[in-house]
Amino acid sequence: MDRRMHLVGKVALVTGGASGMGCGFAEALLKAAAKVCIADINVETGVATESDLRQQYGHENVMFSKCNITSATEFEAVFKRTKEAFGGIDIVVNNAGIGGETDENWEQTVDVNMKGTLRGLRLAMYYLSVEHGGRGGCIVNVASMTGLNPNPLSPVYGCTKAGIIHATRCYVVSEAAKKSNIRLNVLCPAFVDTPMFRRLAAGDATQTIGGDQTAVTAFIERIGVLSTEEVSVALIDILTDETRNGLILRCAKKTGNVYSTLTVQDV
Ligand SMILES: NC(=O)c1ccc[n+]([C@@H]2O[C@H](COP(=O)([O-])OP(=O)(O)OC[C@H]3O[C@@H](n4cnc5c(N)ncnc54)[C@H](O)[C@@H]3O)[C@@H](O)[C@H]2O)c1
Ligand SMILES: CC/C=C\C[C@H](O)/C=C/C=C\C=C\C=C\[C@@H](O)[C@@H](O)C/C=C\CCC(=O)O
Repeated sequence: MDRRMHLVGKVALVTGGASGMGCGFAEALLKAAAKVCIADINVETGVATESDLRQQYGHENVMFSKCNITSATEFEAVFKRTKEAFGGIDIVVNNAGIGGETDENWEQTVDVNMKGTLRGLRLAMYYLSVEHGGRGGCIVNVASMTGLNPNPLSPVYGCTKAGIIHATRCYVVSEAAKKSNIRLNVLCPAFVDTPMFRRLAAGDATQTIGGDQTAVTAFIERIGVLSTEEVSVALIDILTDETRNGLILRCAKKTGNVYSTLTVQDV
């Protein structure tokens, strides 16, 4: 039996889609002939990305919607707008996230990465569920390798990413997911060459505890840096292979892509 989910005509909502990995995901989905709503807090970059992608993949296949994922009103409005514009939603990529470990910004890291992603997960479960007019589909939450491995330089960030992994784990075994045939998986990349990564590599001390740039540089050299295209290939594999459900996909330059299960044992 063919277990490939054809992306042609499928509708995807990608948060943080204006730049970095989210923009790469949007482009990979459009190349596979899906329709994409990019939702992002950054209007200037969002509008520019929308215009660029429309030129390449057709005006009718791409839309940008301004959205701060920490706002319940704005986030729900994006789901409504995407459904109205494209006739439904099949794929949600909860990708928007930030780094920040200082006294001034650590709580914002929790608000965006943890509360924002949970909000996106709850909305995705609602809009994909058959009982609320959805048609099932696939949710991919973007966590990080630091959500799995201890990382002394960014404990707040790592903790939010561990939270995203666990939230996904809980929804995977939910009746709601089973009833509506909703697949959920988590992507855990190591370093990826994006604006966020470049700020870190250039010495942005607000993203680490103590701002120890020598340690950051050593980590980067040890782990290597993926391109956004490489991570997008991993996303498309999760989306198109319908056997992929309840999985963590770890992606790193030196070790490649490795799948493991989200749930360890039935009790
Ligand atoms: N770059 C890496 O090395 C790396 C590695 C592992 C995981 N990640 C994760 O991947 C995701 C994407 O990161 P990136 O490196 O592409 O970052 P990025 O900063 O390059 O892009 C993130 C996008 O999210 C948007 N955004 C930020 N806060 C938002 C909010 N409150 N609401 C809506 N949009 C918001 C930004 O405007 C930006 O367009 C993040 O969740 C990040 O934690 C990144
Ligand atoms: C590009 C990420 C920007 C900021 C993330 C965070 O605030 C800062 C992290 C600083 C150093 C991380 C070192 C991690 C080393 C290892 O634990 C490794 O397993 C993690 C791999 C990638 C981390 C990148 C990420 O998750 O965003």
